[in-house]
Amino acid sequence: HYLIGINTDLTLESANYCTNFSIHRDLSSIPRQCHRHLHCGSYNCEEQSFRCVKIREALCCLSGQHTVLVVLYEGGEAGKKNKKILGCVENALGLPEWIKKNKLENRLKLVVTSDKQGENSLAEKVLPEASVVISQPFWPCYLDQARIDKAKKLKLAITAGVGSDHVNLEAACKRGITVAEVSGSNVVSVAEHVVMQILALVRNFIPAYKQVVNGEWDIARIADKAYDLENKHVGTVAAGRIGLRVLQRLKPFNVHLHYYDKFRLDKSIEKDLNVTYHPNVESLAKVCDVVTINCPLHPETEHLFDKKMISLMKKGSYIVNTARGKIMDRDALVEAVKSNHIEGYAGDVWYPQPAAKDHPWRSMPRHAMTPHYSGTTLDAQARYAAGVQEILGNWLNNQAQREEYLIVDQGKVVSRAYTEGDATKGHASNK
Ligand SMILES: NC(=O)c1ccc[n+]([C@@H]2O[C@H](COP(=O)([O-])OP(=O)(O)OC[C@H]3O[C@@H](n4cnc5c(N)ncnc54)[C@H](O)[C@@H]3O)[C@@H](O)[C@H]2O)c1
Repeated sequence: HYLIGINTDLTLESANYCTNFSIHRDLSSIPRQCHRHLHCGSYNCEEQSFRCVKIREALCCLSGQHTVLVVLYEGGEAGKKNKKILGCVENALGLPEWIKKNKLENRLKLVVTSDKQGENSLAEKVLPEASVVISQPFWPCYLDQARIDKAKKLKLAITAGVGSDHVNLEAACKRGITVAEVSGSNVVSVAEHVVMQILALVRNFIPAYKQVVNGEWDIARIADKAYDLENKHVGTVAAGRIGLRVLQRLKPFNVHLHYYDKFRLDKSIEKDLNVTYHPNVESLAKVCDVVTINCPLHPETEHLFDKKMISLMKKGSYIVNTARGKIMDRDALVEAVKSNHIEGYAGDVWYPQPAAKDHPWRSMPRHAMTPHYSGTTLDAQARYAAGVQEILGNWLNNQAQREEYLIVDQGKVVSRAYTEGDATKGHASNK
């Protein structure tokens, strides 16, 4: 990029805002592309009247100002009132304040929006000029092949949270786009939600609560399906940051713990938790009263819980899935719940998101679903907003990212939790 000006003092002063610098004494020597840009946007060459602010704006464009597309959910009244809801459009992950504090106004142009659906959305319109896209699993901007093809300048996709399946990782590898997330930022938040939802299902909490609200008092109808968790067999598919925390939190409930993961836990951890390792998901599914799913969504796990896998589960068992909606076969689950093979289902993840108003999980029997919020408690938001700022700052200053934050780097999937591939297909449909 070149800074082009005539008044030397001002040009030199403005050089602070630029990476490369060259002085031209007449218009004809200015490269055509830059000439057009400056002429339309910033100064009147013939009068040599420079307006500093305007010029700075134009220079920013020429000197490598990056457009950062930030796709977040609407905060509404709550977002306006509560500045700690950092993950909403109104508070924009604290990025405007961070930019101001670090004097980055001339280097970063933020476009913050919740408008992400379809070709006419603001997100899609801004994509061609975006160097960075920041999105979040709660309101994901799906970066599929077509969008990545459009985003010619895209260098970095940041997940404000954990879980980068909304990016086509295969396409990101091919295009050399770095994919980073704030690993660990909300893992306690999710683990707590999992324990809450396991208890809600096993103890039949939701129908009991509904009775109170409806002015009813029918103990037998609730007790009919209420159990203690103690002595039940509870297994997690994956024992990464979240899965392990779930196991740790469940230990004091005196349950029989099980897990399957591609990578086995240390023997000392297994011993401490008294947890049984299974060599595959099938083996775990057959023996557990409760299965909780805590693996990422990638080609290996997409629709992992299909009709066949669900049929292997014990009759009357429960599933809690806070990992990703697409790990389940949507309709196979509904069928299994309706036929009473699965006693209850809970979680907070859907596909695509936001979930359609008529998504069948909303109305299926015996569920305890929530919208996707387990990983976006106020505590978690503070952590992932700080993480996003750190990743963006490192990228801007050409500094290395924390290793654990990187999912795709230099054309490769570098996180062992993912495989190269695409899990974004069908996001525009209702499945
Ligand atoms: N609901 C939410 O708000 C929320 C928040 C955070 C994370 N999540 C989801 O939870 C997932 C896990 O998060 P984490 O922090 O524990 O990640 P992590 O990287 O610490 O752990 C993931 C684990 O999954 C295992 N795994 C990967 N593929 C597997 C497979 N095919 N079979 C079995 N195990 C496999 C990995 O070996 C790893 O141990 C995220 O990827 C995300 O999808 C949801």
